[in-house]
Amino acid sequence: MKKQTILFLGAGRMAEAILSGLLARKRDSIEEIIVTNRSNEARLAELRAAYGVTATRDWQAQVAGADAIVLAMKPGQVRETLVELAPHVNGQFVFTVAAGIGTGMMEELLPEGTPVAWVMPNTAASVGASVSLYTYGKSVRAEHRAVLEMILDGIGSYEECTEEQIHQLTAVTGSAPAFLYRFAEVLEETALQFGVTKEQAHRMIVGMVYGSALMLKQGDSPAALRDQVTTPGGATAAGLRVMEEREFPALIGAAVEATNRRAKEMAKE
Ligand SMILES: NC(=O)C1=CN([C@@H]2O[C@H](COP(=O)(O)OP(=O)(O)OC[C@H]3O[C@@H](n4cnc5c(N)ncnc54)[C@H](OP(=O)(O)O)[C@@H]3O)[C@@H](O)[C@H]2O)C=CC1
Ligand SMILES: O=C(O)[C@@H]1CCC=N1
Repeated sequence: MKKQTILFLGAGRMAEAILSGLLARKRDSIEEIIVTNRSNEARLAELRAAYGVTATRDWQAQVAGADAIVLAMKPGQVRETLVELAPHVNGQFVFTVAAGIGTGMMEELLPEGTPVAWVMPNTAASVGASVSLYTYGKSVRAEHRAVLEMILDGIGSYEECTEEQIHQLTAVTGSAPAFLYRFAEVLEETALQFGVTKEQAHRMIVGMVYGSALMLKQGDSPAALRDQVTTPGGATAAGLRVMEEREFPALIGAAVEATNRRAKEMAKE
């Protein structure tokens, strides 16, 4: 595969997570990374200084030389961007990470035969640990698959899904890190009530989450691992009972549903 020139339209948190992960792990496969946004000059300067990427406002001039174009703006801005992008596209591989978008809108608005994909990554891309879900449009060939797999490999692990699955799993892999961070935040606040310092509370919770993730990664099911912690008739069982009484599964289900509903809504704004 030739070294790739990748143009990011959108220079926010997700664009940074992806490009920083890529530069750390796939530098040999990258010719150039170009970033742009609509208004925030300071942000472009920050990315240029931090990663040595090309940052420009004149993105239209960069399309011809790009191999891949990543749409990394909010979902509601994707349609307008595709309309602006369409006259400049001539066979480049275009993909978006925007929630709720899918490949249909991209194929409708870009020239016939443009290879497109939809990716749902998460911010752990910046440490090479995103779980990225992806699906392809109709005109994607082996060479485009190889490029996307190189990029996704650079930012973590990846799973090919159907478009509908990505809509339904956006909460589970894209947004759930925020759910987990909220859980960690509440536990840290709880620890603080008992007189430890902020740093101690942080270390304890990070250690607990990290150790639990390592145990999960070894392959036992969450249920089996939970069972190991839960001494029959013991302390953990009392805590878990409260979680069940307060309908923890229903709570998570409702959060997932609200997230996915909002993702679909945003795409139409
Ligand atoms: N954050 C996350 O964990 C995840 C986010 N995503 C998706 O990634 C996308 C970006 O999210 P996130 O990075 O969090 O959002 P941010 O608000 O951090 O970034 C959005 C970026 O897009 C720029 N932008 C807006 N409109 C345009 C345009 N027309 N052309 C070029 N750039 C534009 C903004 O800059 P300016 O205002 O200066 O134009 C900004 O740099 C969203 O669609 C989201 O659904 C997907 C998975 C996870
Ligand atoms: O909050 C959002 O809209 C995006 C989608 C997935 C994660 N963040």
